[in-house]
Amino acid sequence: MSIETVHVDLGDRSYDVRIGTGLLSRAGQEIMALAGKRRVAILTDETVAGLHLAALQDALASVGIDAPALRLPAGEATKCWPELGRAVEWLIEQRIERKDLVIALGGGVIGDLAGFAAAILRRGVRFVQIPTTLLAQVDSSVGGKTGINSPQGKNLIGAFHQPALVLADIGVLGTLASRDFLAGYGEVAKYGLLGDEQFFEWLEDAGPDLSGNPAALQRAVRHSVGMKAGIVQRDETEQGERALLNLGHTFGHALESATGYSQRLLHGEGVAIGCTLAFELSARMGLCSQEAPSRVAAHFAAMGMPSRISQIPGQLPDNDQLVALMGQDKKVQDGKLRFILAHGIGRAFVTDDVDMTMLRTVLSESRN
Ligand SMILES: NC(=O)c1ccc[n+]([C@@H]2O[C@H](COP(=O)([O-])OP(=O)(O)OC[C@H]3O[C@@H](n4cnc5c(N)ncnc54)[C@H](O)[C@@H]3O)[C@@H](O)[C@H]2O)c1
Ligand SMILES: O=C(O)C(=O)C[C@@H](O)[C@H](O)[C@H](O)COP(=O)(O)O
Ligand SMILES: [Zn+2]
Repeated sequence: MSIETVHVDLGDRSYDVRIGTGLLSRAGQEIMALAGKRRVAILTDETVAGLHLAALQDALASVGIDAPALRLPAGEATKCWPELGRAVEWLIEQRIERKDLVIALGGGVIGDLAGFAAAILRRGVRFVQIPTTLLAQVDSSVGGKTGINSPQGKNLIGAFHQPALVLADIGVLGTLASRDFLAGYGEVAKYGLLGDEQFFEWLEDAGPDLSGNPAALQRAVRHSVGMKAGIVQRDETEQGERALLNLGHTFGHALESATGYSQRLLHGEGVAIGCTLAFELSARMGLCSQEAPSRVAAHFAAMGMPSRISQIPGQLPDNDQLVALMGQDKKVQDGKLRFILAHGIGRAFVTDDVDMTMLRTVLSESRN
């Protein structure tokens, strides 16, 4: 498969998302074309470092760039103040200047943290995303949402800071654990559910074999990035349409907070459960047919993914506490929850007109 490019057109914050196999070993040329021979520092996690850091450093060395790396612990708990502080102070020690480059080599955790570090370092330095998970390739590396979690809620501390370039090497997904691949698939399915029924239909067919089919995988990444780029171009800072990308997240983020940002529930798993709940709520409110949530749940089951709260291991807070956690969602306006609901598959919309009794019923049903 050839390398494809999706251009994200945001005026002076525009950038290319390059998608294909072999991009990691081409990173030197890609970065020289972007910035010339600049100082470069890499933020990554310990797992990704063991698998892919040497290839990136070799590629940079081949064009004469020596790039030191800081390895952070792998996992969601890394999106926190102490690790952010460590990363920023290390970048200062490396004397990274505004026109230099910070590279995020890793999944969404590293991308979000490194992007935020780049946003606040010297009030903003350039950064390049080299996403190594399916989730990061289809979603987190594009669009400029960066940040860390707080105990009160997901991504509550952050900034919009667009990358200068995204290099999505499909080949690196081959080393992903199956659970991490599937978590990323939660965000892939989200695109179909929020705005493209045909894409969802294609996923119903192609999804179960996606990890073993590089051509289909590249198509899924390319299509997802194309949809996200379109939405971000029209609404960079989430004043309206961009909230559609939050389908499933009001539920998912509350469940991630409730499980302590741990391995009990990965972000993409929370999105899959949350998308199913959003369709269940839509059906219960008479906004779509009952066939829609059944189809969503059936697809996640066919993928071997969770779609119900009861599939999360361990104890969870009660419904009131979950609804209270939802109250920290960034979409809340004047203290009122806003949800992404749907008139059908591919037909999502934003609303604050939600029946709270039905919301609790849907939560209770999903627990059983
Ligand atoms: N900024 C955004 O727009 C946006 C969008 C979606 C999700 N997110 C955020 O992304 C995060 C989740 O990202 P994630 O699912 O990539 O998690 P992650 O970064 O924790 O990566 C998942 C696991 O895969 C490992 N890994 C990464 N690449 C690998 C590879 N190629 N081979 C083997 N192992 C590899 C990591 O070490 C980690 O253990 C959440 O914090 C979520 O909030 C942000
Ligand atoms: O890019 C966006 O916009 C998204 O909402 C993408 C989501 O998949 C992602 O998880 C995002 O970080 C959630 O945004 P938040 O504003 O609710 O933190
Ligand atoms: Zn997400």
